[in-house]
Amino acid sequence: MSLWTPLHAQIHRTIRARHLFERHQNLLVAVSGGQDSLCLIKLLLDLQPKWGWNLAIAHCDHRWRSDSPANADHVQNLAQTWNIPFYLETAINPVNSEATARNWRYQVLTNIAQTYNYQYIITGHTASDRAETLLYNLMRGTGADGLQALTWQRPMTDNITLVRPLLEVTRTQTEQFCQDFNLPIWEDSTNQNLQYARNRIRNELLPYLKQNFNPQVESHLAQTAELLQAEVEYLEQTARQLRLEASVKGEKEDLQLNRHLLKKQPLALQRRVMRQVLQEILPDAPNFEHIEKITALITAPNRSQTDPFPGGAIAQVQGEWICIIKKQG
Ligand SMILES: Nc1ncnc2c1ncn2[C@@H]1O[C@H](COP(=O)(O)OP(=O)(O)OP(=O)(O)O)[C@@H](O)[C@H]1O
Repeated sequence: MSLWTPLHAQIHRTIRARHLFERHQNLLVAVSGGQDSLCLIKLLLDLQPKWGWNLAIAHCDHRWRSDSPANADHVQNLAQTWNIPFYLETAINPVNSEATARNWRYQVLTNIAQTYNYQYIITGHTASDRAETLLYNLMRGTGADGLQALTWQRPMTDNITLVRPLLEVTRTQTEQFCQDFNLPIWEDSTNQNLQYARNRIRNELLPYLKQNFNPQVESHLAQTAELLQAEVEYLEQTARQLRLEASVKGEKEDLQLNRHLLKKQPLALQRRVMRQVLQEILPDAPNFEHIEKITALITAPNRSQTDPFPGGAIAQVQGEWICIIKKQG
């Protein structure tokens, strides 16, 4: 196997073209031991001489499988073989749900990066993960924002960024790569557990779609997520600008929005402005009905008002203005 494969070249180009990271930076690579993160660390190790990065591996032991200590040892041995620093965090109490595991993991990775001065946390999410997340969110019911499905970069703190360089690589490719380089994959038994919706999408729905509709379905779904991401970013940015122009602070710190200005804007932007406003005043994320109720006030007769939102605030039309009146006391 030649040391430099088309996948090496692709990732090298992706990192450069998307400015994922620059030369000589400190990268903390999150390695579970599965095929995606093994492929990721091997690629970064091979690219390292060209970029001069300082690489390290972090592993999180959730203690939710009996073989998790052996899994952690396995990853530690790999780090030793490659002669790079290894950081392990073991959960004090076994983590028992997917969502808790994820939150705990990101917290742990951020803490390690902060303590040991890594600017980047890198994960092995692939185009296949992106396709699964897109389908999952689509079925749960979500606006375009949920359909962006995994972004290339996400700030974790002011100076730590999460980066996912494999978003254009499919799981079939990472598997092939691990085989080509004889990388010892640690099989995660919970990946076969069909109780988890994500695993059913991966093991049942996507193979069905591939076989019966389009063999390229994964890449196509991932590309859709990519297009949506850029569009959502643009719309959010434009809505932020419009919100600034349309809003003034009223009496007692209440917010007022100019209906005249908002009326001239497309519905997509009106909704986004309203969602941003509600995100600031509601205790939880606003839902579709909340956003529709307040958006309707842009064209409603004078003195119209909404019933109280969660947390007690109401919105009311006062001539040219929509006034958001927070609950008193
Ligand atoms: N136990 C672990 N230790 C370190 N890194 C991990 C661990 N599990 C997962 N990761 C990192 O997260 C990436 C995605 O893993 P996986 O798809 O299993 O997680 P997920 O729960 O779907 O994550 P997300 O919610 O971020 O999509 C892996 O490629 C790896 O980089």
